[in-house]
Amino acid sequence: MDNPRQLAFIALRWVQRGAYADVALDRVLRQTDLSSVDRRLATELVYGSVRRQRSLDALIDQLAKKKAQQQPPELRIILHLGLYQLRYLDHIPDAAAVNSTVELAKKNGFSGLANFVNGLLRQYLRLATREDPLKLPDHSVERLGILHSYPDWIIEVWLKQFGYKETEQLCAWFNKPPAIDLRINPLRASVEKVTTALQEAEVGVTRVANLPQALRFTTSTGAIEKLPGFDAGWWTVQDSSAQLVSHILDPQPGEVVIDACAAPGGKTTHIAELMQDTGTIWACDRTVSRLKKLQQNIARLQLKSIKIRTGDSCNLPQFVNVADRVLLDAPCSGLGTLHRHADARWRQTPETVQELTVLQTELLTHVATWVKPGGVLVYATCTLNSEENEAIVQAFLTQHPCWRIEHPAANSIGAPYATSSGWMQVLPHYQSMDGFFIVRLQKESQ
Ligand SMILES: C[S@@+](CC[C@H](N)C(=O)[O-])C[C@H]1O[C@@H](n2cnc3c(N)ncnc32)[C@H](O)[C@@H]1O
Repeated sequence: MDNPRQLAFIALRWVQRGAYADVALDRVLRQTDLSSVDRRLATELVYGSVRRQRSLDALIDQLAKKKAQQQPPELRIILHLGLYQLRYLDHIPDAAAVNSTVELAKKNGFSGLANFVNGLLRQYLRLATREDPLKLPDHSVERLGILHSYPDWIIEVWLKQFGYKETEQLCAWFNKPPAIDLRINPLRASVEKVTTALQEAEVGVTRVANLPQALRFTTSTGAIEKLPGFDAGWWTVQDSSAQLVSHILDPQPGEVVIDACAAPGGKTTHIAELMQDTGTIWACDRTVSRLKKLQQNIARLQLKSIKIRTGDSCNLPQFVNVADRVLLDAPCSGLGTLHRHADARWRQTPETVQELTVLQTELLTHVATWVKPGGVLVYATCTLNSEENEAIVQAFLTQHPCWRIEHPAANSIGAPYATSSGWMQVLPHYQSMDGFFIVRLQKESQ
């Protein structure tokens, strides 16, 4: 394990065998003492090659006699790594990208194909002096899918909802590195105190418009857990749009609130902070490993009002008519957070979405029974897919006439994201936050 490209190659081999990209990368980085610059390069190469897989394969299809799918799988990874550097990394000189890729081929059993690798990469460079070597079809779905590296079905979902121009903007936005936001815990610190402590550690932050507890990093951070205030529970890493959700729920001190899909607790702990750690918050989830993370977060933030319930939120009848407010932050396809998970676009399929819509409907139908008359339910997802958002809510309202959508009030925190139907949608290419769908529903008082 001697250089970042070799490490990236090993991690990508794990990914090819089914590992999650972040898990594979973590596994190889843990066994090395690379400099931070080389770690960053290995990370960029792994996430970039995974994310840009479709564009890179299209280039191989066009430049080689054999299609990408027919290349030996490990050679395909090596070609991805070389082409990725040439096409997407400005800070690597072309000669270094070509030579290091040829070396990688020799080192990993492809000495006999070193000339092929060299020739393909040099052909790419030759063509690039005249035009983009990536040739695109006319059909808009495939065109966007190949150019920006997404599966056709995601492009189709977005074209239907947003049209061509905005779909292209979304595609480009999710190929950029994600911002990292903090949520300040007002029970332990203030925004000013955290800002000062971070600045003293030479880490830059800026306020996020309209979100009272949010800060966004403006410089690199190093290991987040080592930053001032982490151990003391002054703040939590949470994207701004996820912070929006608990504000829209608007929990009040002393209430009973149930978070139906709570783990790892980003929103549960926010709810507890907004309630000044009074009342009761039931944090339900069926995934034990994720609930362990919730427990760690509760301990670090020193919160006392959260009670954990492990189980299936489609079937917890003990909560019927118990809650002033319920949050359903539903499991979803995550099409609003594709920039955070390099492989997510390849893991979700129309079939997984179909399964999710069944689960989302079951969850919404059951957790709605937990709300007292006159109470509030917030349904949220971090996806940009109307089948998992608007369609779920519309079907629920049709079948449950005692529920209605509460439109966000003018000047309220949700107002900038409101649509004419009353639900809120955070669009990353406009608002520079993760994509989210949020709707606040109210149950009739009896
Ligand atoms: C979007 S994540 C929740 C994120 C969390 N609200 C936060 O802010 O940190 C969805 C969660 O739903 C949980 N889940 C999925 N199906 C469930 C079910 N039937 N009952 C309870 N939890 C479920 C998953 O384990 C996952 O933790």
